[in-house]
Amino acid sequence: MNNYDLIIRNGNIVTADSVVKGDIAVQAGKIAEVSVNKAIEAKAEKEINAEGLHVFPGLIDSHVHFNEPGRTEWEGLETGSRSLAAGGVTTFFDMPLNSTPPTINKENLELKRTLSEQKSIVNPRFWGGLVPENIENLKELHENGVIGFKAFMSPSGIADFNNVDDETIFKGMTEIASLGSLLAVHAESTVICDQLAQKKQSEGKTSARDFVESRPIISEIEAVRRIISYAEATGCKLHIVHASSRKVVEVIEEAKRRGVDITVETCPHYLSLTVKDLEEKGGIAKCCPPLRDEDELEDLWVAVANGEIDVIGSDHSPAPASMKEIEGNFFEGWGGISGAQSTLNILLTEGYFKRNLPLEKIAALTAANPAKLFGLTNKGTIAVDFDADLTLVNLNESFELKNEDLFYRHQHSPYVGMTFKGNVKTTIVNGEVVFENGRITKELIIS
Ligand SMILES: NC(=O)NC(NC(N)=O)C(=O)[O-]
Ligand SMILES: [Zn+2]
Ligand SMILES: [Zn+2]
Repeated sequence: MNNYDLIIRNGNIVTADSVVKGDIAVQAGKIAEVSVNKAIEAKAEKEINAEGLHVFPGLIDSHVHFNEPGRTEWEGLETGSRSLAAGGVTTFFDMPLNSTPPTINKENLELKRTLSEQKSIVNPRFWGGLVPENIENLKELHENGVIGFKAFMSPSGIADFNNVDDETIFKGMTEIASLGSLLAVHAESTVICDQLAQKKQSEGKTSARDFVESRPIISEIEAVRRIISYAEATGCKLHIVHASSRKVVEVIEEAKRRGVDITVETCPHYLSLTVKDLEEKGGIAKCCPPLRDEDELEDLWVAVANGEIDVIGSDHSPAPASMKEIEGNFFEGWGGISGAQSTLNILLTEGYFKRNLPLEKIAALTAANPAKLFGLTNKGTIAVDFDADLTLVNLNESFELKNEDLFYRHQHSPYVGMTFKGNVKTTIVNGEVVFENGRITKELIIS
C-alpha cells in the first residue's frame, strides 16, 4: 500500500468540468491519486479532513505588479506572495513594470527571478516588457522563459517603462509572432485620453467623475480595434488585459469569430466596484481604465457567464497610502488597485452566491484557462500528475474584510469593509501547506 506525503479527504473537488466529492493524494509535490466517491486506502504523513470544504485548483493570477526590485517600498515579493497565498492564489505572473529596473532584458529578468526564488512563497512567472527601446531583447527574454510580452498603448505612469507608438508596436508584434510568443496590451487611446484630460483640467473639472469621463469606453475600443488590425497584419497572438466593459469584449468576440488569435482578461474590480465607489472611497479605487457604472458592471457579468472572458487577473498595482490620497484634482494620484488577496472572495460572493456563476466557471477563469493559454501544462486542474497547487475554501463562512487581514506591504484596499461569503482556509503550493487558518505557515529562505 502506498504511503503518501499528504492526503486531503472528503473535499468537494472543483475543476473546470465538475464538482465531485473525493480524496486527493499528494506525493513529491504532485497529485498522485484522485479518488471520487471512494476513500483512498493508503495513509499519509499529513492528512487534512476537508469534509464540508471545497478544493479548488490553486488560482493563477496572470496580472500582478509586485514592484521588486527597485520599488519594494510599494509592495514586494514577500508581502505580495503572502497576500496571494492568503487569497488562495498559488501562481502569479508578474508584470514587467513598476519594478526598477523593468523586465525588458535578460539581466533584469534574471534579477527578478533570483529574488523571487528567495522571497516568494508561491510559484512565480514573469511577463517581459515591450518598450520602444528593447525590440532586440525580445528574443533573449523569450528564450529565458517569459510568459509573453506586455506593452502599453498609452502612458504607463512609470518613467522607465515607455508606452509604444504604433510603429514600435507593429515592429514588436512582428518579432513576437516570429518567436511564437504573445503580446498582452494595456489598450487605451493616448489621443482620446490625453485630449479629454487636457480639456477637463483646463476647465477646472477635476472630480472623480471627470477623471472617469476622460477615459471613456470608446478609448479602450479604439485601441483594441487598432491593435487587432495589427495582429491581423502581423499574425501576432494577442491578449487584452483589464477590459472594463462588455462593449470592449464584444469587439474582441467579433475578432475571435473572424479567427483572430486573441484572448481577454477582466479584473475583480470591474465586477464589484463602480464610479459611485470611486466617488465615495476616493483614490484607493482609482485605476486605468477606470471603474464604470452599475449597468456596465452587470453587463460584464453577462460576458463572464457567457464565456466571453478568458481569464480574470487581479491587476494588483499597489502603492503607499500617501500616493492614493487624492485631495482636489482626481487626475493626480496613483492609478492602481490593491486587490490580489480578494479575487476568489469576490468571484464567490459576487459571482457564485449573487449571480449563480457556477464554481466550475470560477475554476476555469482563474486556473484552467490561464494555465492553458500561457502554457503551464502541469497546472490549472486537479488531476493525477498535475502540480499539487490546491486551495481549500469554506463556502459557508462569511467575514468582513479588515485592513489588518491584508498581507500587503500597505494594508489598504477598496475591498476593505466588504462582507465576503466563502473563506480560504488552506493554500497548498507544490504539495506544501503555505497558508492555514489565517496564518502563513511557510518560512522564507531570506526575508
Ligand atoms: N503602472 C501600472 O501598474 N499600471 C496599472 N495601473 C492601473 N491598472 O491602474 C496597469 O495595469 O495599467
Ligand atoms: Zn494596464
Ligand atoms: Zn497592470
